[in-house]
Amino acid sequence: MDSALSAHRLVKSYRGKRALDGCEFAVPEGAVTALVGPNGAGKSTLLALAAGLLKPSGGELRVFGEPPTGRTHPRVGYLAQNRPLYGRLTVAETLRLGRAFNQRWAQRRAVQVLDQAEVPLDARVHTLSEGARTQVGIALALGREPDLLLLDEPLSALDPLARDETLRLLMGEVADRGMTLVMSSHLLSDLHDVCDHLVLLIGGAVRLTGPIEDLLAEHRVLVGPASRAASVDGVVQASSTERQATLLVRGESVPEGWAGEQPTLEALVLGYLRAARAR
Ligand SMILES: Nc1ncnc2c1ncn2[C@@H]1O[C@H](COP(=O)(O)OP(=O)(O)OP(=O)(O)O)[C@@H](O)[C@H]1O
Repeated sequence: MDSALSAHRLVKSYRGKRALDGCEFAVPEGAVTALVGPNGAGKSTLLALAAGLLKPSGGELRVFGEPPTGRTHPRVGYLAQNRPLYGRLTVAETLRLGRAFNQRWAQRRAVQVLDQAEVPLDARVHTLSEGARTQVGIALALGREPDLLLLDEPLSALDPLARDETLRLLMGEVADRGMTLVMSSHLLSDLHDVCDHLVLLIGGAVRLTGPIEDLLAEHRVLVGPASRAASVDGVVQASSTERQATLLVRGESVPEGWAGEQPTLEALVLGYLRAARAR
């Protein structure tokens, strides 16, 4: 399958300090990718590079096989974390701007998003809640009918119902149009149900990536005697009480005397995050 987004030895530095340091990954077309990692890991930087708003300092990033040109690719939609919108415009005027600036524009789709979220078209943007501003940003991004949609923490300001509805709407775009979706988020439990791909960034490097099903199948959470924890191979992260150890291991085998099961996405990511913090 072709990649919608791929990176090879990708580096981005700000004033000599590396925010991304040799990233390698590929997101297949039509995938729904969770971009996760701790604060400052480089998620926003990666999305801004993919959107063409920043230039790599080294290595390569490709969007549908081509390096970004410094402008947002016509097939790409992007919603930045700070939701840049003109506060004094109404929502309807904001959509008009969207239509004016984009050759491809699906007004009905954009309005549908806002109707569903009950965002009034005549409201001025600065009067909206953060959640409603996010919905306006998503409507603007989907109005472009992007083949690749990059969303930087789209769920963070939304209440649980709005989160659920937004995810359903995005999944609809993926199912109906084959759109590729890459979204950064800290909300691992929300991502589990909708994402099929993972890019885990830690300290500017990709620590784990691939289809989520494969990654889960390649790991085990083992529970067993703390006294024998040192003899287990492939340990990613360990925690233990005096008698019992809980290990996240890379590998499918379960040693004798241990109970083992596949991790959840949350347990997998938390294990890698804890391991990185302990280093
Ligand atoms: N414009 C900038 N100038 C200088 N340093 C920057 C700039 N933008 C980001 N950084 C630094 O680059 C690193 C990565 O930041 P980035 O915002 O990409 O991380 P993030 O994973 O999106 O974090 P968060 O989860 O907190 O949003 C951080 O150390 C940050 O301080």
